[in-house]
Amino acid sequence: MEIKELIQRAIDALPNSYAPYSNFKVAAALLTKGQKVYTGCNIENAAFSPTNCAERTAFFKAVSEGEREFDSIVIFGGKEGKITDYCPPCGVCRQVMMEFCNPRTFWIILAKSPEDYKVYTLEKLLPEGFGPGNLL
Ligand SMILES: O=c1ccn([C@H]2C[C@H](O)[C@@H](CO)O2)c(=O)[nH]1
Ligand SMILES: [Zn+2]
Repeated sequence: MEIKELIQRAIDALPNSYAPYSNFKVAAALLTKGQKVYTGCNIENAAFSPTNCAERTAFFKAVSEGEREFDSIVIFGGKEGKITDYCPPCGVCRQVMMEFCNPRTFWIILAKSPEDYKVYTLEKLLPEGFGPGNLL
């Protein structure tokens, strides 16, 4: 699948964002190595701390469906759903990615539009990360 197409899947998921407290709407589109796409949005909560980010929603949907091998994730969002900048993943989401992805080959794509995006490896955004291999 082309990056443009994966970005469009994230853009299409943005209206599902439930963000009545921050008004910061985020969507993600996670591509498996088998080329399946799982989308996610942020889901906020009146108690604040139960809030789930878009990236983790996408990962938890995929993992709960049995997926374990991931290629890349697109992240797309902004205040009131307007895109003024790239939206980087929070530290908690980077750690969740570290659980399931090879930091050298998993791509994190920060998108402003299907034509305007930046690509990072997980290793670049989470250097010296702690993962399942450290417990061996
Ligand atoms: O990469 C990010 C950054 C923030 N958020 C959400 C969490 C919260 O609902 C809102 C403001 O932090 O944006 C995400 O879903 N993903
Ligand atoms: Zn997060």
